[in-house]
Amino acid sequence: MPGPSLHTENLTIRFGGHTAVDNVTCAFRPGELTVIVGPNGAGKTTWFNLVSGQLRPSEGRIFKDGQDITGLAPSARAKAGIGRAFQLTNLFPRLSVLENVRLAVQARQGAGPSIMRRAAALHDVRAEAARHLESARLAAVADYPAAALPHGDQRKLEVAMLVAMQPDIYMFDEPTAGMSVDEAPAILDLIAEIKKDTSKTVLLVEHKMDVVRALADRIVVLHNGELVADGKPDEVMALDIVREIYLGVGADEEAA
Ligand SMILES: Nc1ncnc2c1ncn2[C@@H]1O[C@H](COP(=O)(O)OP(=O)(O)OP(=O)(O)O)[C@@H](O)[C@H]1O
Repeated sequence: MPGPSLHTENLTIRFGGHTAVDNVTCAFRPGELTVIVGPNGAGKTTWFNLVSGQLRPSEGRIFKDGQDITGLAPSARAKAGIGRAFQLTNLFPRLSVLENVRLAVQARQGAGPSIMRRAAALHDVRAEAARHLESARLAAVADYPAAALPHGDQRKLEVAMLVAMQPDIYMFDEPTAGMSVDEAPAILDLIAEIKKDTSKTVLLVEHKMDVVRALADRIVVLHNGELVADGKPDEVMALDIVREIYLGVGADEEAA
């Protein structure tokens, strides 16, 4: 089994007297899609913010491929291969859909002025961007401004841009939130496609049980900032604590 691509060690953050993430030690491997679940306010998004660098921990450390990245800024973590989808804040609304993905490809390549001057390289970048749009089923709207797309397509575009960055670790926080039932499957298909690449580690915060069941290799449960369960979906879902705190089903209730 490969070593962890990401792990957190005693990760803790306090806001005033409130401990939002409490001593979370957890490791994630390539080829594994982990869904992080827990009730509202459990600390899921805060844990994500600690990993992607939007927040600094009060205590504890974060490692990417064994390297301590706790002190790195979000941009340096992105360069180190941690890719997080940010609910549309990464889109350039006035640029075309293709241009958005092209910029993501160039950002990955660290494109400087020299590459901009080389027509052949530019052609390759465009061809790669077009391939990403094809996979995301956005080829038909390649020339539209990003702002003109319906919400579901904008979310797909964001995932296509993330894929273009080729991170080692993908982080999705409720990727289908605010989407219609018609729009959600396309995003889930894209995530399932990412998951097929066994060199990638995928982390997903999700409330919807159908999404959890469809995608999870493993489930981690946070409650009051603490990691209270971690294991295979069937095992974790069967735990009383998970049924009580997550599904709202008490053991007594079920027996009655
Ligand atoms: N910047 C902040 N300042 C103060 N408290 C915060 C801050 N960020 C988060 N919290 C608190 O930390 C706790 C965890 O919040 P978080 O958003 O991580 O939970 P969550 O599990 O993602 O919940 P949800 O499912 O509702 O998104 C909450 O009590 C929240 O109010």
